[in-house]
Amino acid sequence: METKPLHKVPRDTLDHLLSGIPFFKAVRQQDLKQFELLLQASRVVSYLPGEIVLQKGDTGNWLYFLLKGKLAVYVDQALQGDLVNYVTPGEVFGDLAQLMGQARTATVIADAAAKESMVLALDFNVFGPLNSVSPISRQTKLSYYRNTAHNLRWKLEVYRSQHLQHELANKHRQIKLYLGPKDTHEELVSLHEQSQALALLLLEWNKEFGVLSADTLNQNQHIVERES
Ligand SMILES: Nc1ncnc2c1ncn2[C@@H]1O[C@@H]2COP(=O)(O)O[C@H]2[C@H]1O
Repeated sequence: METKPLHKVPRDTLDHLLSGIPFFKAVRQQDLKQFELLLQASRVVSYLPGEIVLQKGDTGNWLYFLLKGKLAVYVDQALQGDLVNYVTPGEVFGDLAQLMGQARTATVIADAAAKESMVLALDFNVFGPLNSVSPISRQTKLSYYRNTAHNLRWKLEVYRSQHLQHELANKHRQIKLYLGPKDTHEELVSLHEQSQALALLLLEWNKEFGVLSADTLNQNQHIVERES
């Protein structure tokens, strides 16, 4: 693992990498000062294959964006079969602990498929309470939570499409979208609540996958025992 302060990364390279991250792209278009403020609270970290980026159960206030490479998400590192997802460039991760006010919900490991994985880590403390508008503006927070709610819905849609008959499959569709006045505190509160409800559902899926993979491992173990 190698940590670099942002001023050590050539600005062109950084701008190019950040243009692939929807949240940073939106803030940059909206308000250059806010974009710079976010960068001041950020650093770049590189990982070699197999290195642990986040450990389930740890606490931390960093929010991450994958700049390049590939990461694997495991619900319990003790069980090697419990991969629940991959993180690909442009995606945010490490968002659930902050959203739910709890410890890291999963272990995230740099995948062997990438030579090097590079992340931007943003200190989420800079956001302050949801209702504060300085130093981070409401508009920036709206961009963040719009993006978060959208990403979570998307992940849940993918799980739905893979497990149409599962009892969790349609639950996220029951979480209502916000239809009131745009760009308001009301919208921000709604997006935050939607994100929390969606995150809870994702964690329910994770539990299911943990059980499923434990069952698969147990079954495999029985087969191995029977055959030996
Ligand atoms: N099912 C999942 N799919 C993709 N990412 C996940 C999944 N479960 C957990 N994560 C990510 O793994 C991260 C571990 O730290 P956090 O709980 O802060 O935030 C978590 C999410 O960003």
